Amino acid sequence: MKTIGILGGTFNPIHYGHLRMAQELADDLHIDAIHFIPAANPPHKNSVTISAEHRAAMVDLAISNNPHFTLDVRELNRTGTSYTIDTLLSLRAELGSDASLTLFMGSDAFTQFNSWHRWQEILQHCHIALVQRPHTNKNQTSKLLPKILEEFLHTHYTENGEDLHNSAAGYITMRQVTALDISSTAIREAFKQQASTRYLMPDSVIDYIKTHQLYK
Ligand SMILES: Nc1ncnc2c1ncn2[C@@H]1O[C@H](COP(=O)(O)OP(=O)(O)OP(=O)(O)O)[C@@H](O)[C@H]1O
Ligand SMILES: O=C(O)c1ccc[n+]([C@@H]2O[C@H](COP(=O)([O-])O)[C@@H](O)[C@H]2O)c1
Repeated sequence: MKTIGILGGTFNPIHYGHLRMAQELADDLHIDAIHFIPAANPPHKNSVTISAEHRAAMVDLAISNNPHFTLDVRELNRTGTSYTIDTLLSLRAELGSDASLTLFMGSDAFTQFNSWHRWQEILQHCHIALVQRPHTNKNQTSKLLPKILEEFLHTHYTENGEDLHNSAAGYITMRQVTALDISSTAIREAFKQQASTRYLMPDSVIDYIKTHQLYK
């Protein structure tokens, strides 16, 4: 079965937390192709001042040396809010119903999952692989979840990565990846303070930000 990983994000900007998480999940779950999908109009972030084109260009630079990583601009080609359900439906229309799709997500994003547009339909089209962001563990994540999500997680949970390989959609798993305490917020702040961001993100992305005078 064809296996595809999806990492959606605002990528404002992309950093090694994103890249390392995608690499480790791909290795762990034996996924060959990872689509990095920048959100043109992220549903839960309404003050993104950097254009989607700049954010996508930075993703492109960051992943250019990895043949398993692809920049997928389908959300830039749509108008309106970039809902994940629409992205999944569009991927399914291309890939058919028997490819295995896995949405990669930080545990922080999952705590609000029940507020996502048509969230209860999402697992019909993909699996979800959750990773802990630093300073949280599985028990803490579960405690942070509203009851409805706790039940949802429990109903669909599997520890076995093979389950995701052998079916097209429907499972949630939680995986360990190297905890890198890097966030786009901290990086934007560092640029504002003219502090170094070296080794938090690829040099090519730092150069792009400087050339285009982003995050001043
Ligand atoms: N350091 C990290 N380790 C693991 N997952 C991460 C990390 N940073 C971001 N993610 C996950 O990547 C996805 C996209 O994240 P996003 O582009 O919003 O980055 P961010 O660093 O969380 O941004 P911001 O600080 O602006 O909120 C989300 O699912 C998020 O949880
Ligand atoms: O579809 C939704 O309602 C929805 C709500 C919040 C976040 N998302 C998606 O989750 C991904 C990570 O979002 P963010 O805001 O943490 O960068 C990104 O692809 C968003 O489009 C999607």
